[in-house]
Amino acid sequence: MMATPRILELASSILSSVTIIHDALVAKQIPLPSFDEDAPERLPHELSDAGDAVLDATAELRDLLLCPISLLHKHSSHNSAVYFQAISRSRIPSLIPPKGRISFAEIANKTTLPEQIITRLLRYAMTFHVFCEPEPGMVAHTKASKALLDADTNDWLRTGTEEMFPAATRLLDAVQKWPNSQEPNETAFCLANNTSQSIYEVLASDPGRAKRFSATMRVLATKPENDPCYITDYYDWAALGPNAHIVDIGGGHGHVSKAIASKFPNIAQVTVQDIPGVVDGAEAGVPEQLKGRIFFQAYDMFSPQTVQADVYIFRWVLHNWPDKYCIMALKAQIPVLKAGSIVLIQDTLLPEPGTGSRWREQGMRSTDLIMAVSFNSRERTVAEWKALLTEADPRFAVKTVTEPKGSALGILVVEWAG
Ligand SMILES: C[S@@+](CC[C@H](N)C(=O)[O-])C[C@H]1O[C@@H](n2cnc3c(N)ncnc32)[C@H](O)[C@@H]1O
Repeated sequence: MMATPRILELASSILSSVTIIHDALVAKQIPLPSFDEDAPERLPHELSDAGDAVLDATAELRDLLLCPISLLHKHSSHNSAVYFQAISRSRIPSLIPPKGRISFAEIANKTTLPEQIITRLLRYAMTFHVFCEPEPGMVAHTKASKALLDADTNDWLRTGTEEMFPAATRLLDAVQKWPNSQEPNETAFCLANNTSQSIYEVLASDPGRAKRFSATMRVLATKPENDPCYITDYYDWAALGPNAHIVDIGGGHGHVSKAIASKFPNIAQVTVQDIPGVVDGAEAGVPEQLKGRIFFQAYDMFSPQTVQADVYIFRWVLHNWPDKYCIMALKAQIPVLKAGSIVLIQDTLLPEPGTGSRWREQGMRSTDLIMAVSFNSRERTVAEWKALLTEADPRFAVKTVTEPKGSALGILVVEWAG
């Protein structure tokens, strides 16, 4: 029997998955996907498999139908960064009232950019469903442009276009100048900024850029796939027993620690450790009901740990660091570890190529390159995490690896076998 041609296989997969999505949304009386500015932003969690199947199959079908030059052009265009830069730098979304419309000429007036270039940039954006032109010469929101009304989301886009885009253009120069460097001050970002300081130092010395970067982190942290529910629900905190003590290294303002402490009364104490500028004054943000259980401490994770605890969390911290520094941070914990102490790493687990949803893998590989450009760091596969831990010390024994469905981050539970 002749195999079904790939394009028909893809079309059939699209139809069956779209039917699943349609029927479930209709049954739950949830509006069907649309670009309308008030349309729901995402599919319900339980439809994520069907959503992934459609996104992967439609992308493959589109790429199959493009000629090679068109395919290369589509995926290599720098123009997207330019129009997003214009949109976010001039805060164009905030000029358009929700449910309203405004002319290209008025936008030009308010941004002081020429009308002809505004019109060309926005009409290009509209081909990606960012803004729409409901009548000739008038601009209105779609759900994507409306998301940029949120100041943090606009700052996230600005960080991408003003910081990451120029830095990315220097990646090849950086790896040629400093082959295989493991130093955060020998990066493409450093070349783009003509500095020998790391991204951390550069941002710390410029309040405007630092504020934008913090907003970016807030946008990423509040995405559902980064919700703290995955760390509360996929590790057995209750099994630690009464009077448990956990340390959250690089825990920022403690949003993850707060989620764990709220849910598990057996956790008597959480120490959130981070660099001084982050933890200073953070205790003021501890809710009344958690006071006396959550404490903040200035701690540089490359220096010896001094706090005795049952679990040491590194959540979304180590992927910012090259192997050499991750090994230093892990070794720094050893002085306080006892047999059975747990180091819990919640971080990206890069899939082996082609083993999962392609659009999700593409997102992770894109972040992996951002890590290279900004920090000389990387996203890691499970095998790479294991190798890193063994290199730090063979007594770091990986007990379990969990990849909760819907979570962007996996969980490695590492037991100290010392
Ligand atoms: C991507 S954020 C993750 C924050 C938090 N763990 C979370 O899951 O949202 C990385 C954190 O590592 C902290 N950090 C960076 N260098 C550090 C160091 N040398 N010692 C301790 N924390 C550090 C940063 O200040 C920041 O809060």
